[in-house]
Amino acid sequence: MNRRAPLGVAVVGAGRMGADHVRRIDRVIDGARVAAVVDVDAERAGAVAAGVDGCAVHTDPAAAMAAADVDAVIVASPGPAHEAALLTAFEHDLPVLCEKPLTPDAASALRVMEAEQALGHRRVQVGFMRRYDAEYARLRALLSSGRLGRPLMLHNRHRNVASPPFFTSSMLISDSVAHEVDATRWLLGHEITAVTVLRPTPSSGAPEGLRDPQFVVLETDGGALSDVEVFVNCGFGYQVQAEAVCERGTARIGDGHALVTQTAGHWGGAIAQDWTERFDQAYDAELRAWVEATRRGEVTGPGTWDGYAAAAVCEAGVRALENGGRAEVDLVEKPALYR
Ligand SMILES: NC(=O)c1ccc[n+]([C@@H]2O[C@H](COP(=O)([O-])OP(=O)(O)OC[C@H]3O[C@@H](n4cnc5c(N)ncnc54)[C@H](O)[C@@H]3O)[C@@H](O)[C@H]2O)c1
Ligand SMILES: O[C@H]1[C@H](O)[C@@H](O)[C@H](O)[C@@H](O)[C@H]1O
Repeated sequence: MNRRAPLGVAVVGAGRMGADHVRRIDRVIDGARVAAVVDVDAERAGAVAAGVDGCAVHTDPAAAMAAADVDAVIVASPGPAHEAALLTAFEHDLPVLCEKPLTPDAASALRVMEAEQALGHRRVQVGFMRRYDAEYARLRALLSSGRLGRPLMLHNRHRNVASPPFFTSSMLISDSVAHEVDATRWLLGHEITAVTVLRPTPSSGAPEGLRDPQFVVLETDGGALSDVEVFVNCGFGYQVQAEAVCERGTARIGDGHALVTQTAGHWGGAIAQDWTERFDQAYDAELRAWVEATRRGEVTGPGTWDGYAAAAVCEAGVRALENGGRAEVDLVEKPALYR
């Protein structure tokens, strides 16, 4: 890679997230260009690449990654396709920003982690973008400062307007609560040791057979508890909130009080409708940090260990969901590459 030239990025998966990342690299972020768009659906890849100067279109990730002008990869295909894309990127020793989840289960995440260790250096940043959100960053700084004393509990709410048609009951955990799993680990600096899932009677607004909402309790090795209400068919908005309860006070983010209006008998503000709106600033910051680190030859941000730990916690969560109770998390020892 020529460190003076813009980073040539291949974007694998041209759906909602992939198309948004293409736009961001093309129009928002300095220091990178979209060298290729890849999608199994050639028409979709072509439509997303249209208007991006000098951008190749592929249906096979391996062909894109073999191209001379590709220096790095963004993986934005569905979770089950991530392992193959990551292993191909490793064959070319390419840095990767991989959307969450790293992979959908612990065994495949472990295989990815072993393959990265075989390379001998870190290559992967996982797309846990909440770490780049200004409100989450402020909460973490406050907790780390010790001003409020030791965190005892985190209360999280994760609401989506509606789930996509392919969403299953276990995806409320592996696809949605995966964010709170990472946020809990990052905010508290603890590993999660056990997961309990409680299942209220499903909302009549949820698709037939979907266990929505769910209430998840995460136990940590530091003794703090983190609970998550996940409700992916709430119908009214995209809400991500967190409140930390500490020994000497509490701190809360996600109330969306940026603009409050009062008019003709009404008081209130607008509620974001999806993640592209709520986390727009976070995605910009995430991509900018990844491009800058990659150009310096470094990997920063959440990595393969974090992706693996989240996958292992979510796998325990899915076991707890199926059995209607509590499951312990089984983590391998942290390899030296990630310490
Ligand atoms: N960080 C976030 O907040 C956030 C938000 C939404 C989605 N995501 C993640 O981003 C990823 C993509 O989600 P999405 O909502 O954009 O999905 P999507 O269904 O809109 O798009 C996925 C695209 O990948 C393509 N695809 C499928 N298999 C492929 C393969 N093997 N190689 C290349 N392309 C392939 C599909 O044709 C489709 O165009 C998922 O991992 C998801 O969890 C993250
Ligand atoms: O893939 C999406 C994405 O990760 C969103 O940030 C989350 O709110 C949704 O629940 C999930 O399905």
